[in-house]
Amino acid sequence: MLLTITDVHKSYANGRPILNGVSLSLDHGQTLALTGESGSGKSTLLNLAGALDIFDAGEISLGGTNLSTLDDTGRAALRRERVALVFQQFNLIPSLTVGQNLSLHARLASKHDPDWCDHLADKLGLRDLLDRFPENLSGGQQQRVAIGRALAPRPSLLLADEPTGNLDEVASTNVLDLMLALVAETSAALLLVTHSQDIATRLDQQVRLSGGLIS
Ligand SMILES: Nc1ncnc2c1ncn2[C@@H]1O[C@H](COP(=O)(O)OP(=O)(O)OP(=O)(O)O)[C@@H](O)[C@H]1O
Repeated sequence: MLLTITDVHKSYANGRPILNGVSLSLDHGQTLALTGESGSGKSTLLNLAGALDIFDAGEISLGGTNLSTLDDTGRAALRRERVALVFQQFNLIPSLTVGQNLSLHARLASKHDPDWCDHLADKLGLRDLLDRFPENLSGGQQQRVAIGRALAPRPSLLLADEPTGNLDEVASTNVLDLMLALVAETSAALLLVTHSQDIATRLDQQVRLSGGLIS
């Protein structure tokens, strides 16, 4: 199993419990949709799975590493090695071209592979956009760059938080199709937060967060 979350609890300072004993697991090549009402803790769980935050109790194992054993530096290294993120806001670097954005995370992780980046650019339909800047792209184009940037270092876990939340229906379908195809090609695991039941049903498994628990 790539990711195992077991009986995880999480509260923020002085707050009510957000996660109250959450368990789930995800293997290489599997895709899982996480749904739930606003404020139910979806992004919180995504952040814990990606070693972006710490939890109060329970256990999370990613690629055989028990996250509780890591300090800040260890978590940062694990994220660099294994995890990639795609957000609703595309979060491209405005001063870098599409090509530079595409290879940025792979370069930062010392994993830049020009052939793989070329392949991603082709698959994502970015070949003719490589010299443009993000402000000159549509939302769908920007999200395709963000997906390429995320997958360029060949992460084992892709975390996507409402990746199509800012896109119209056509762009949304296109971005989801491309993301699922590339995830399948790379055997990455995908944990995707969505409010859309239509999107959720495209993934292998669907779970819902409610009252701090998975159902
Ligand atoms: N850093 C934080 N400090 C304190 N409270 C937080 C923090 N982050 C999130 N929360 C609270 O935790 C709860 C769960 O937030 P979270 O963002 O995980 O929910 P969500 O299901 O992703 O919501 P949405 O669908 O609206 O994005 C909310 O009540 C939120 O206000």
